[in-house]
Amino acid sequence: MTTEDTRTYDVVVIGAGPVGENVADRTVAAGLSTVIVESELVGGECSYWACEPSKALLRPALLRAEASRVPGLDPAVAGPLDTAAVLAHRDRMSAHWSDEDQVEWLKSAGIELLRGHGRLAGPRRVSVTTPDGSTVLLHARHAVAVCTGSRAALPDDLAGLDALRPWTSREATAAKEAPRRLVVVGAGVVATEMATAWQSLGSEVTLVAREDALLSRMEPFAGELVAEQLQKAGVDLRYGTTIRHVERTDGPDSEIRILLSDGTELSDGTELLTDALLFATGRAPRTDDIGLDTVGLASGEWLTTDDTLTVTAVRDDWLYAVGDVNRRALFTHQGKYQARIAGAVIAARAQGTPLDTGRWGAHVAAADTAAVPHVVVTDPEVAAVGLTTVEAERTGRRVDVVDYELGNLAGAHQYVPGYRGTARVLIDPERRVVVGATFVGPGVAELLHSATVAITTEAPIDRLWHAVPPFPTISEVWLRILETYRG
Ligand SMILES: Cc1cc2nc3c(=O)[nH]c(=O)nc-3n(C[C@H](O)[C@H](O)[C@H](O)COP(=O)(O)OP(=O)(O)OC[C@H]3O[C@@H](n4cnc5c(N)ncnc54)[C@H](O)[C@@H]3O)c2cc1C
Ligand SMILES: NC(=O)c1ccc[n+]([C@@H]2O[C@H](COP(=O)([O-])OP(=O)(O)OC[C@H]3O[C@@H](n4cnc5c(N)ncnc54)[C@H](O)[C@@H]3O)[C@@H](O)[C@H]2O)c1
Repeated sequence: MTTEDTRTYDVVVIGAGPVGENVADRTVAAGLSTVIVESELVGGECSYWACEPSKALLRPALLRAEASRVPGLDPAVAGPLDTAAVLAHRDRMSAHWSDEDQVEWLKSAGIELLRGHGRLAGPRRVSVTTPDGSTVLLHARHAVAVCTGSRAALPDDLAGLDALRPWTSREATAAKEAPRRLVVVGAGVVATEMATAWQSLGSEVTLVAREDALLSRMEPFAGELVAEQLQKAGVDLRYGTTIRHVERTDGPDSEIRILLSDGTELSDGTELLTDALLFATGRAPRTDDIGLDTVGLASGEWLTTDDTLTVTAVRDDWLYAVGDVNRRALFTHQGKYQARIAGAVIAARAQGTPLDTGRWGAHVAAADTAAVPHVVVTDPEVAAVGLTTVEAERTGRRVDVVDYELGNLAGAHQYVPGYRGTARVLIDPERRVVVGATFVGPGVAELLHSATVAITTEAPIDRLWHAVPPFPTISEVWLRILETYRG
């Protein structure tokens, strides 16, 4: 039975991933009635098929790799991981794919939840198809925030992929057992993290990269160190290669047959056989069926916003796009930061107060362009924020580059003997402030926030000289970098 029901709120949020939840939390805190629409699980990709399960799979892998280098501890971790126990831990960390707790949190925060698929239906209107097939029409007095996230993007030039049912990041994070053989396509974050996880869980992993390096958007030494460790762990790395053809063989022992191409016309290609095939080939926006045409936008596109997270192509400042869907920085923490800013913008406009859009103002997501921290959870970890040398060259920015080998630090020796890792800090020579930092090495993830604080506060190098890192920790890298720079 179809019924039509119209409800009015101050704010309508489409998508209850980490970002939508935070937009709603901020607008409710500002006294605006808010409804959030969710078609799958409250908590979004991050809680069930991305950050949480992937890090639960990776923690034992990294800890074992580190422990195997610590004298006295190494014999205790000599054997393989208990795969079943790791997968059970992953299940718990993904809340067994139940959103009960997050629904409770929404209630406690005063956010109304409407389950169903939301679509824009003209300015300030959202039509929701609920699970029982009925339609609810939502009217927003002040704002609609699109927080529908992203999904895995598969290559569009490979025939027969649908029938093959390849893994995407969803299957790679939620699989119930380790395949005997796994081929991973891609050389970015998902590819390197999932190759690390599944190799340590017992799969024989082959990684197929069309580039000549891993993690090629980061400083080159990041991909080099990660590649070295992946190879030591037994991963077969194939560079400069793409898939030319893929098919599932017949019979009870059906497997996936892949023909690789090394890019040269004359090559016959190389054949690979595998049990599972993961495409870790980037993301696409979830905007193909959200009614964008009803507000004059093209379906299936990323939504472009200004720094206030307002969609630029729509008039009257009522439509916002926050999180993955705006392509500004596809990370949970950065999307949640945008959500806090968008919430403040929506509240200010609703109250008729002026926006503070100056540099680092309260109503601009300034960090999206100056300081996006990110950590790749591989062995070794890669942690980066701000500019890289590649970006500085591309954008013509003059920077001083200071490198330091982390293995020279007493703190690194204490961490694991034979520690290998590199730090690179980029300094603006005129303003004498840090504008970028990359750390690669075991345990560097927790070091990253110091660099983020240095960049966003624009702390002068001469003041950082007075920020004394404790001995013997890896954070003494800051002292060494400053000593090197000051000569
Ligand atoms: C394998 C993997 C690992 C990752 N690990 C990390 C990590 O360690 N750290 C990190 O910071 N980031 C990580 N990310 C990125 C992170 O998952 C995303 O940046 C984050 O989930 C984006 O949040 P979001 O709320 O914008 O979108 P999503 O999390 O995608 O949430 C969007 C929500 O909207 C809902 N929705 C979509 N369309 C509609 C509709 N029409 N109507 C109603 N509801 C709808 C969806 O069901 C979903 O619940 C990882 C990503 C992947 C793929
Ligand atoms: N630890 C974290 O914070 C974390 C972890 C995983 C994912 N993420 C987020 O998810 C995003 C997506 O990750 P990703 O690894 O899927 O994307 P990515 O953009 O990092 O890497 C995509 C890779 O796929 C390759 N590729 C693309 N199309 C291809 C094709 N047709 N054939 C062969 N190779 C192809 C690219 O060359 C690249 O190597 C990341 O950018 C990041 O924002 C974050």
